[in-house]
Amino acid sequence: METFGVRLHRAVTERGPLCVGIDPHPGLLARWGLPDDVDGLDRFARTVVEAIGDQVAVVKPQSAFFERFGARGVGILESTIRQLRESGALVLLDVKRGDIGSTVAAYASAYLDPAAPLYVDAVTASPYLGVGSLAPMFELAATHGGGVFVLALTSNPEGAQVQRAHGADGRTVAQTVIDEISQLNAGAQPLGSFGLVVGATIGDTGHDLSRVNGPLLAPGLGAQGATAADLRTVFGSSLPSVLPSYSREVLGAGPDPAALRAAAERVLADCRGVLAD
Ligand SMILES: O=C(O)c1cc(=O)[nH]c(=O)n1[C@@H]1O[C@H](COP(=O)(O)O)[C@@H](O)[C@H]1O
Repeated sequence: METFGVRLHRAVTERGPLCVGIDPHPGLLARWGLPDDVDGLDRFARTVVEAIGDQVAVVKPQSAFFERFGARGVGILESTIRQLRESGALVLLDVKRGDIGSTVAAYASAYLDPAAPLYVDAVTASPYLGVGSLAPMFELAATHGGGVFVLALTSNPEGAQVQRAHGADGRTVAQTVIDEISQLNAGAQPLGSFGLVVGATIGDTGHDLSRVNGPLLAPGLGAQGATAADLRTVFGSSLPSVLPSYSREVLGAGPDPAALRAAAERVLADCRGVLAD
């Protein structure tokens, strides 16, 4: 069985380092001329998959925008995931789960068990009930070749209050998260399966990402104000592990599939220029 790290490394080599989010905001549905209902959601998601599913390495549906419509919305999330897998993109489901360990085990089986209806290649997870509470996710991911992207330094300004607080040993909370995930990835070749989320908006915070040996998902580009050039400041020598992530910046080009593809190509070119430095 191939690990997520191996599969991600291959996808990025073949398609380039880019993650595009599917975030069907009500405002985007309106701009695309779609109703703010389940049919609009379905058409939006299908259009994105058909436009870029065979082009980008990773696609990240944001679960919240599907859950908004209840069971039928989650049904569309299921079919979106299936279509994405058929198109060859890796699916990173953005659900930011985190809880006590016994409940995390249930979340793990919801997303990382190949028999589950919402089975995906990787999920986002919140470590702020303690990184150790996510162990059942790490274990199931390792068993089935899945991945987990753990929030470290998020792109929103409110995150700093918690994430950059200092613990008794002098490290920030975020640095302890980074160090624990680094341990999980130790020795993995060519890349570990456990990623971190580090916002492109945060500037130079002095955190040490040099031992992560896993993917660094960088949201906050485009709509939240960060530019590809900011990746250099945030990631420094860790740039080769960065997976830039855009949602509204690309989605705003729709609904024309050719325009969506062109937008994805444009942001990938912007990022390649920086990541190749
Ligand atoms: O885990 C994430 O993807 C994430 C982490 C973070 O720190 N900041 C962040 O914006 N995100 C998600 O990334 C997407 C950003 O969307 P845009 O701002 O439209 O590119 C949203 O789905 C957010 O929930």
